[in-house]
Amino acid sequence: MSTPTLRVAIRGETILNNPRFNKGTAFTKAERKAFGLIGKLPYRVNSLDEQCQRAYDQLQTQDTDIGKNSFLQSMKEQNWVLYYTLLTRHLRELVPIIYTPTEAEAIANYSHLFRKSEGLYLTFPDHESMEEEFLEVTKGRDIDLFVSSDAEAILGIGDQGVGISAAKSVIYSLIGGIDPSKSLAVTLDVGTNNESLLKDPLYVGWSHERLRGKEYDDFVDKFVQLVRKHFPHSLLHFEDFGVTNAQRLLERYRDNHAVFNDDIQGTGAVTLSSLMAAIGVTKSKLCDQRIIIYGAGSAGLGIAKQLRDAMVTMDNISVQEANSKFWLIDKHGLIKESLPAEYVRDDLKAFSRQDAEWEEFQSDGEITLLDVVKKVKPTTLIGTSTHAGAFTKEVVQAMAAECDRPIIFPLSNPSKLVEVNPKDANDWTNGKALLATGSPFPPAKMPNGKDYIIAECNNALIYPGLGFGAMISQSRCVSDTMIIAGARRLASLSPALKDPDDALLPDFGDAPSVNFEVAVAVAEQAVEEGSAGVDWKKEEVREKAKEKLWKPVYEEYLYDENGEK
Ligand SMILES: NC(=O)c1ccc[n+]([C@@H]2O[C@H](COP(=O)([O-])OP(=O)(O)OC[C@H]3O[C@@H](n4cnc5c(N)ncnc54)[C@H](O)[C@@H]3O)[C@@H](O)[C@H]2O)c1
Ligand SMILES: O=C(O)C[C@H](O)C(=O)O
Ligand SMILES: [Mn+2]
Repeated sequence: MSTPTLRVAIRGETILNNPRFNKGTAFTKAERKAFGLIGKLPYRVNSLDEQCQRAYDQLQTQDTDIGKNSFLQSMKEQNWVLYYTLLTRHLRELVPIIYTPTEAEAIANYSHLFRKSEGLYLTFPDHESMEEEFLEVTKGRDIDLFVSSDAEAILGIGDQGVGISAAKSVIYSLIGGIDPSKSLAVTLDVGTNNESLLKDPLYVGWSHERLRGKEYDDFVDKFVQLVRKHFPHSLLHFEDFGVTNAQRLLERYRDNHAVFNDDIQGTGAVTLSSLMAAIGVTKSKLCDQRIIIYGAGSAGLGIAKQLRDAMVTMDNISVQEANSKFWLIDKHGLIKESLPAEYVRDDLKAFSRQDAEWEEFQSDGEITLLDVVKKVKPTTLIGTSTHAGAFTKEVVQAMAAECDRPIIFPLSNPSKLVEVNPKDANDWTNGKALLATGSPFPPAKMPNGKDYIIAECNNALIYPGLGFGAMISQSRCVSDTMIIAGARRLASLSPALKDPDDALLPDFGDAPSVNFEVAVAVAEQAVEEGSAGVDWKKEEVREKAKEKLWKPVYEEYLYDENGEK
């Protein structure tokens, strides 16, 4: 295949300092001449393979994961093709370094590890000039994807002021095939309530208590309206917003723009896929499940709604009946009618249990996870609480006593916050539990000595595909039916369908091809239901999607002052 060519308008130091165009020692002799680089590079021209080898060797000299994370961050600032090629070639090894769980440590230390800014920072004290800042950074760019966060609920580590959107953007390109020059990470800095950040003289964000109420809403709205005005066909991704804002913002904008909340919808979708795979093993229906969700925040409620909606569409039961299959537990115990109003957000009410069912507990205060497990005899237990170790041996064994193959998904991230280590859940149930976790864990040993691979039920196994599918079909919205189509496609790729002792989800090493399948399903659904902005037939979607995939390759550059910059 011949090398694709690109006309580029920047030269000399400027091209060497631009990670989108920089090739370092891989600039050819002809390019060095045309772009004024002969004296700016050592003599030898390297291939991408040689550069990858050198970079990988350098990476191995770092002893800690956080050291490797910082090294890779610097590489991203230097050369995107090399960075994404290295990550692609060592995907299973390096995703946990640039993403969950190591990213949690990098974000918690953001101000101390900080070297170079990336993306767009919109900060409240500068809100009056927001449009200027926005246009300055997006000028001349064709942006398909905005990945935004106000960093109030980063993974399970809480309020971090500034953070996650860059890591989530990288995953879109690495796994979803989205051209990194067409996406933008946006930090919405509305202050922080994290005391240690507020006291830290090196904190790089706005050292101020977090905005709430109208000021917050107006600030976010100003940003969303800029996206809508200047990039009406883009996808707007929300990540790690606090529980009081996440659902509200999604509802507010989803009818008018393609917006997507990863913690609510991405997590709901990947959990639906995992559960579909698990019930394939237990040979039961979704609506036969009794599901406890421990931690009723953005992810917990997103999962409840996604599973509920899937029961309604796939098993043909009423919404009310589907709601009755869930027991949600939050900080103050089981969500039930008589719980004080301040503990039950409006959006949880549909899942609130009737007091009459729990009369025997009325006088004893809050109803604990163990109480609910003993009484309800759940088939499925999902953790999105950030409460490490909450699924104790007693809880897991009480569940296993009443259920042949307990489905247990401790999804809290990063690894140290997992509700139960999957190895323990496996041991305590004699290998009967069907397991999936949010962060990567090593395989557990089955009683027969075989490895049981722990599926990684992380939204990164689906959100890049959901996003890519919505983007290439230029969807006006990300509908529930598009998300269900993606989740069903992912479930259909479960290794457990062929071998019930195998993992519930495909291996993360296959995440790019898996997400491609998800994208095709999502775009096909968009075409079918008429929300696509492209004029494609359903049969054409796969080919078109393939053409749009971005891959890290060096193009041959021709100097042209009217070219790209
Ligand atoms: N695996 C994934 O793909 C995935 C996706 C999203 C979130 N998560 C993880 O789920 C966790 C929650 O994320 P979120 O975005 O929903 O946060 P959130 O703050 O919206 O929700 C957390 C909820 O847990 C509740 N909670 C806290 N302590 C509890 C306790 N001891 N018992 C019961 N409930 C308790 C909180 O009151 C809150 O409602 C995080 O650890 C996050 O990393 C995982
Ligand atoms: O970031 C992740 O690893 C998944 C998820 O979005 C989370 O908030 O935990
Ligand atoms: Mn998240």
